[in-house]
Amino acid sequence: MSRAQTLVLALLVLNILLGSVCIAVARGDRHSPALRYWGWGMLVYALGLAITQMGFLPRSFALAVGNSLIAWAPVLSIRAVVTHTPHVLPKRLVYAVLAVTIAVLVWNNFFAAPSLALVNLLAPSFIAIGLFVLGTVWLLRSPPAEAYAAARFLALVMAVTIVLWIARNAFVINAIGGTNDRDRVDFIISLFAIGQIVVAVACTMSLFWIEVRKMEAALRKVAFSDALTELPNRRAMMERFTEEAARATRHGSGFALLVLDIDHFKRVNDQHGHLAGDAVLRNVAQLLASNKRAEDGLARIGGEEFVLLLTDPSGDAAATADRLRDCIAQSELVAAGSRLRATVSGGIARYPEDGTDWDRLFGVADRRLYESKKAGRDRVTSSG
Ligand SMILES: Nc1nc2c(ncn2[C@@H]2O[C@H](COP(=O)(O)OP(=O)(O)OP(=O)(O)O)[C@@H](O)[C@H]2O)c(=O)[nH]1
Repeated sequence: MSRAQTLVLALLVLNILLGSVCIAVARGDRHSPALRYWGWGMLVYALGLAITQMGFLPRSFALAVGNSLIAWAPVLSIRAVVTHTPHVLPKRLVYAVLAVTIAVLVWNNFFAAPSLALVNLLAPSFIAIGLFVLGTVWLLRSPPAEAYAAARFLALVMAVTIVLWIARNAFVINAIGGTNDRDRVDFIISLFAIGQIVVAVACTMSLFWIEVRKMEAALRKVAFSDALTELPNRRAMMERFTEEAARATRHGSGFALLVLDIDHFKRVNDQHGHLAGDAVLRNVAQLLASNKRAEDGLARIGGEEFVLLLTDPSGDAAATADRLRDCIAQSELVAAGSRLRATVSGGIARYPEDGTDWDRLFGVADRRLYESKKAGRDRVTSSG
């Protein structure tokens, strides 16, 4: 077995292994189209390589079919990359270029006399280079926000792949010219195979890296947000509280914690059903989210209880709380076909005057909230 054949065999086995792993992972719960397309791209590439090396097949057939598959592989690979961007592959154009490439390969191997090694080596690389340039540019221009670093790394590896192919083509044209010199072809194929092994591993790893980052972001969303209202949950609010407390201590400033609770919410559920109750919760969440300041924190921390972290140290937290309370009281809430009105009661605690840790501060705000409830509801208590 020649040096080139050994390295091509290694590349082939590696592509089968990595491709199979990608497809197996994509078939799991993750349902990743990127890994699926990438995996198939690697398998198609491996099959193409294998066919070009099969001595028992008629040479013209092996080279035409094998190289056509090699030309098709980057179409699948770039479909994989593009799923991580908002772009869509111009399929008609891509398949037209692929058809031209296949036609050139068929002509070269079946009808041109003699068939040229140069055409077999060069033809599939044009579509690969074009698509990889497109994929790299799109990935750099609109990387997925959750996997910015991984996407940039993938783009870098793809850029290296493009340089590798261009260098290979220049080398092929220079070294082989129009001849069929097997030794030179072997040497160039060996070098290219080593480069391909490196970039195949690096690209696959970066695609897995992107998947891991996206999965982390999805898990974080589940862990830190409330499924019903899509607001941050208690865990997210406590994290925000810790950050805000550190900032306030550093700057010698303060902030306020406002706890709001919907009044007689049990009645809404009892009289209109739990779906109506859920709709009221979503309505209240939406009203609070759209009427609070952008920099203030908001979370649903339990059943019908919301917490706002009011960050403006010079602002009047009681006035802000009253404005939010009034906004809810004045709004008609659409809930499961019924038009309802809801009121909220609230309690305010101030950092650092009422406490410097979550339990203490929340405890004070909660106590004041129950004072509001006792005093007749639809009000906010800020001291006492
Ligand atoms: N629909 C719906 N109801 C919920 C949800 N979480 C909690 N609840 C209900 O919220 C109600 C809270 O009732 P209570 O704690 O008695 O309070 P309330 O009726 O609002 O009375 P006050 O707080 O004293 O004004 C209960 O009936 C819970 O079942 C939810 O996610 N969806």
